[in-house]
Amino acid sequence: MTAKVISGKEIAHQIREELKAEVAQLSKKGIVPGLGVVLVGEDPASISYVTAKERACEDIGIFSDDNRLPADTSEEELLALVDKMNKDTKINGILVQLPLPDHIDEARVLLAIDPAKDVDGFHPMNVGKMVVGEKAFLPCTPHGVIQMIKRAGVELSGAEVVIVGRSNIVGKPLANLLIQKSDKGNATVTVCHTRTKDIAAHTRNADIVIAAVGRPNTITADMVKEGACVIDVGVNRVADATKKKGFRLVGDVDFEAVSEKAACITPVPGGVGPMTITMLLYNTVESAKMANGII
Ligand SMILES: Nc1nc2c(c(=O)[nH]1)N[C@@H](CN(C=O)c1ccc(C(=O)N[C@@H](CCC(=O)O)C(=O)O)cc1)CN2
Repeated sequence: MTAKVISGKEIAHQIREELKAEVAQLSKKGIVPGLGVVLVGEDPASISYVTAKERACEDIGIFSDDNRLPADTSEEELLALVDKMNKDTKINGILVQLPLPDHIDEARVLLAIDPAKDVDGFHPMNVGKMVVGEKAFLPCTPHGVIQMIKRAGVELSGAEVVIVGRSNIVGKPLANLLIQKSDKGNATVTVCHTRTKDIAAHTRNADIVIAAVGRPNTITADMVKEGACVIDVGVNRVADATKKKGFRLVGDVDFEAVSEKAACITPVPGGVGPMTITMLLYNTVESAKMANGII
């Protein structure tokens, strides 16, 4: 079997076109969705993600307020900026790019964001609402993964899903969404992590395997059932002297070998990454509609 490649780039493009049309309609009512963007420090990957998010905003007509702060910015300075954005009516969503430098308490900063502007879906209020199945901003990567699975026509209801990785921004929220009694869930979910005794024993039984570990080749062909759907959330930089930048991007899955066995698979780059950015745009547009009493 050679897997069908699920292109996050294409699905993201479709959703962005839908959002662009929606933003054009909003602008006729004088509404321009605004995203406040905060990047602390100069981590090259974070710079590239934030730049991509701002370009995507511009492309569909969302106004973005760019704040690039030095790595030695204090927690108090960052909290003051968040507070200013909370009060700014032009800003519907606040994005604080993670990770933050070690001297800043990430949890304290996320807690300071107005839950009504928490378009990353990381505020404990939104996390709690998501867990109990109430309407909330959904975290962008998990939401993007679910959109990809659904738009690729893969059945979630009743599926055995194995997530490898238990991070707060991917593994845990994804598991919660997938078990919800809703069209985004109804799956049977197992979460594997570093202390799981035999990860392969779980993944081999899975209809859908989701890898979110941050280590290349974590999922090999022998770990995947024939005909499974494999979603790769990892984005890893691997040294490659033949590339201009000196590295290439790979996921957590051995793409070539797993493609021979799976029914469908997501690539890296061009898979989950573009969906993460797209769902941030989606949440920002939703927030602008809510702020203006449209939904
Ligand atoms: N505040 C947040 N911080 C972080 C989040 C998040 O959702 N909110 N997620 C990750 C990183 N991330 C988003 O910020 C992210 C990761 C990857 C991509 C992406 O488009 N990847 C491309 C390749 C990009 C490249 O060339 O480097 C791809 O996979 O095709 C976008 C966003 C941590 N922090």
